[in-house]
Amino acid sequence: MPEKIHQRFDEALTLGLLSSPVVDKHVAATSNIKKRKRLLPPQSTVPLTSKDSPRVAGDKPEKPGSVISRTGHAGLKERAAALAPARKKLPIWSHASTICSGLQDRDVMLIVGETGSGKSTQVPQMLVEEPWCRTQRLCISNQSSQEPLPNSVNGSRPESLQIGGRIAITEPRRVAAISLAERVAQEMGTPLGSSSPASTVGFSVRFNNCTSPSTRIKFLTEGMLLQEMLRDAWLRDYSAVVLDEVHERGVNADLLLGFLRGIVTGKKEGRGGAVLKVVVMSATAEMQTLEEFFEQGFLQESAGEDPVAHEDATAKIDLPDAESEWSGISSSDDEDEGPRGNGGEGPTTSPIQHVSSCHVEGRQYPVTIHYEPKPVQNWLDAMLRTIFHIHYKEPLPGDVLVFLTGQETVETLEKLVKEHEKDMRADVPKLLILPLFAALPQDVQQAVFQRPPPKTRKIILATNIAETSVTVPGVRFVIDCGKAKIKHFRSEIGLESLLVKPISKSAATQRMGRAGREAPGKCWRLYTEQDYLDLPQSNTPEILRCDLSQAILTMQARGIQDIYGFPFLDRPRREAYEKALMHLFQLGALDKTGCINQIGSQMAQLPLSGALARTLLAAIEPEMDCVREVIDIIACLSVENIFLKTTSEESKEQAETARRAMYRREGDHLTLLATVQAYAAENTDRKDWCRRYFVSHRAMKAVMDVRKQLHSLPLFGKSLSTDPSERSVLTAELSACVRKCFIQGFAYNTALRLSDGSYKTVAGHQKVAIHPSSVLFGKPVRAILFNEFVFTNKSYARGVSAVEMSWLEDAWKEPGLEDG
Ligand SMILES: Nc1ncnc2c1ncn2[C@@H]1O[C@H](COP(=O)(O)OP(=O)(O)OP(=O)(O)O)[C@@H](O)[C@H]1O
Repeated sequence: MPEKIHQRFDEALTLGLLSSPVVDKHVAATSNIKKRKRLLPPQSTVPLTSKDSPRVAGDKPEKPGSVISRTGHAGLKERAAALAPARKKLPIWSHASTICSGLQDRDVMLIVGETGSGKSTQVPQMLVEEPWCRTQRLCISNQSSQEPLPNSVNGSRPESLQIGGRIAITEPRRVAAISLAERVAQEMGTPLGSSSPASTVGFSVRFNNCTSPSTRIKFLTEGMLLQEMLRDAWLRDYSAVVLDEVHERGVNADLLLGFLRGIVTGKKEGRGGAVLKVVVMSATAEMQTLEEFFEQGFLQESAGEDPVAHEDATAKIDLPDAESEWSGISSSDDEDEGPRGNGGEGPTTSPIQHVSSCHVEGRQYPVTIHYEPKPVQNWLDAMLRTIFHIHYKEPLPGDVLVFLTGQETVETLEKLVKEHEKDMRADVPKLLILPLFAALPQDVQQAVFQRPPPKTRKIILATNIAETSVTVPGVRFVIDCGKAKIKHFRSEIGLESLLVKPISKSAATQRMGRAGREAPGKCWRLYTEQDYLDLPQSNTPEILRCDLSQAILTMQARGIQDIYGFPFLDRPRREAYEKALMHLFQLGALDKTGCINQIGSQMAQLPLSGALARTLLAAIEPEMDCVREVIDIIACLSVENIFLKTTSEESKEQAETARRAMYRREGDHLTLLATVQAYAAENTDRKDWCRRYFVSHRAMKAVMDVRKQLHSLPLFGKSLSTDPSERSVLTAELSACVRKCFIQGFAYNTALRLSDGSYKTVAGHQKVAIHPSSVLFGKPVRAILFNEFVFTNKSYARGVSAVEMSWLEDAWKEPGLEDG
C-alpha cells in the first residue's frame, strides 16, 4: 500500500472520520417489512388533489447549475476538499488497504459490495497512485507482440513502447460512464476530460471521446473498450481495467472477461511483460464462479494452453453440417436450472491462489422497502398514485426515480403525471418531470443530474438505464414496476425482440439502491413481497439469450480463430454459434472457410449494430452510391422516434395531413429520409417546423448530431459532403438503391405476403403483421423488409419498406442459406 494512502487513512482514522459501516437493518429484512405500516393500502386511491402539502425540510434545494457556479467561485480543489469528508464515510473506504495490498500481490481482484458502498467512484482513485500504475517504457519484439491477438500489431522491428499509466473503468451504459467521470473529476479536483490538458479524469462513449493526454482515470462503456481492443489488443494504454457492474452480464462484459483473462493469465509479451491488473466489481455477482473462471485461466496457462491466445490453424469454424464435438455444459435451454458453468471447463479443484477478493459490507444509508399487499392490475395507474402519494406526503428535498419498462411507458406516464399536475393546488411544490431512456440525446439524459429549482420535486421517469452505477443527486425515493424489456433471440425464427419480463432479485436490489445514496431512502415495489421472493436471483446472461452474430464478429475481428474455445463464463449452445455463423455468412462478413473477411472487419469497426453496419457498407458500393441517404436513415433509427405520438383522433388526423408531404409510398425508410432532408433544408425556424409537422425537435437535433458523427467516420475520408442542407432528389432509382442496401443488412428481416394478407418471414417462416405505426399499415405490398420484430399482442414488423421479389432472390442467393 503506498505511503499516501496509508497517510490519508491514518489521518482519517485519527480524526474519527472512518465511521463503521452502517448496516442497514431495514433492507432485505423481510420479516420486518411485514410489520411495517404500509403507506399504500390495498388498491388505495390516494387523492390526487389532496389538500396535504409536502413538508419542506430545513435544507434548501440548490439552484440548477449551482454546483458549477460554486465550483467556479471556490475552485476545483476547494470543491474536492468539501467532498472529502463524505467520501471517507463510504463503507469501501475502510477496505482501501485490503484492495491496494491485494492488487500488489495478485493481478486479479474481485470486489463485491452493496449498492452505494463506493465501488465505482473510490476504487479507481485508490489504485491510480499505486506503483504498478505508472507508465513504463518497454522494448517489445514484433514476434512476441503478435500474441494474444494476431492482428493487433504492425511493423517488424522491436519497438520501444510506453505501457500503462491509465486505469479503465467500464460501465454497461453511457449515462453511468459520463456521470461517474464527472463525479470522480469533482472528487479529485480536476477538470473533466477534454476541457483541459491538465485533466486526469475522462470518459469515452459512442461518438464522444472526452479525454486528454493526461487522463489517468477513464470511464468508458464496455463497447468502447472492445472497440479500443481492435486498435490495441494488449490494452497498452492501461495498467488496470476495472469491470464495473458485472452482475448485469451483458454480452460485452462477458467478452471483456474472456479477453482480459487471456491477457492477465498469459505472458504479456505484447506489453513487454508489464502486468495488467484486472478488478471485477459487482453488487451481487457470484464470487466463486468468477474466482474459478480466472483460476482456470491461470491453470490452463501453466499447463501450456491459452484459449484466447493461441493461433490454432486447425481450429477452424465448423459450419452447420460439421459433425458435432460439442462439450459445453451450459446451454440456453436449461439456463435457469442449477448453477451455471465456468465456460464449460468444470469446477477447479486447485487451491485459489491468483485471485484476491474483497467483500464490502454495508451501505451508507438505509432504504425502507414498501411492497404492494396484493398484485396490482394496472401498474401505470399504481405508479401515478404512488408518485402523487410521495409528493403529498414526503418532505422536500426528495426527488423520485421511477423505473419503467421502455420509452413508450415513460412517455405515457409523463403525459399522465402532467395531466394530474394541473389539478394540484398552487401552494403545493411544483413537479419537474424528466424522462430518461437510452435513445435520448446525451444532453437530455444529463439534465436529470441537475438540481431542480427551489420548491420543486424532480420526478425522473427512467428505464433500466438508471439501474446501476448512477447516483442522481437529490433522489430519496424509488418506485419500481418490477419489469424490464429484455432482449430475447428466438433462434428457430432467427429474430431478436425485446420482451417485457419480470426483473431479477439482483436488479430489484440495484433499483432500490438508487435511493439511500445521500440520505435514508424509501423504495416502493409495485409488486407483492411474495412476487419478489419468486424472482430469479440474477439476470440470465445476455450471451445465452441473444443473437451471437455480433459477439462472433467481435471475437474474430480481435483475432480469435477458435471461437468455440473462447472462455465464456457461461458458454452458449453450439446451435446458437451455428445460427450466428450462418447469419454472418449471409451478411457477407465471413469467407467460405468461416473466417472474417474485409467486410466483416469493416463492420466490426463501425459504431453500429452488424445489420446497420452492413447496410452502410452496401451504400458505399459504386452501384448503390447512396451513402448520404442511408446515413440519414440510420441516424433516425439510432435515436428516439422522430414522429410525435398523437393520442386524440383529432391530433392524429392533423398530424397525418401535415406529414403527408413527407410520407413515401415505398415505406418508412424513405419517409424518414424525406423528413430529415426537409428538416435540414429548413433555415428559418426549425423548432416551429417541427411543431407544424408533428415531429420531435429533440429527436431531430439528435439525428443531426448522429448524422454529423457518421459523416466524419474514417471510412469515408473527406469524401462526404457535410453541407447539412444538401438534398437528394428521390428518384425511383435512388429509392430502390436505398432499400437494396437495407436488404443487405436486414435479409433475415424480410417477409412475403400470403394469400390471406398476412406476411411470413423468408428465413424463419414467422407470421408478422405490419405495425400500425408504419406508413405501409393497411397498404398491402408483395414483400417487405423491416428493422424490428416486436411482440405485443401479436408479432409485428416495425420500420417497414416495400421491396421487390427479385431483390430478395438476390439477397438469398448465397449457397446453403435458402432454408434459413
Ligand atoms: N453524482 C453524485 N452526486 C452526489 N453523490 C454521489 C454522486 N456519485 C456518487 N455519489 C456518492 O458516492 C456514493 C458511492 O457511489 P458509488 O457509485 O461509488 O457506489 P457503488 O458502490 O459503485 O454503487 P452502485 O454499485 O450502486 O453503483 C453514493 O452513494 C453517493 O453518496
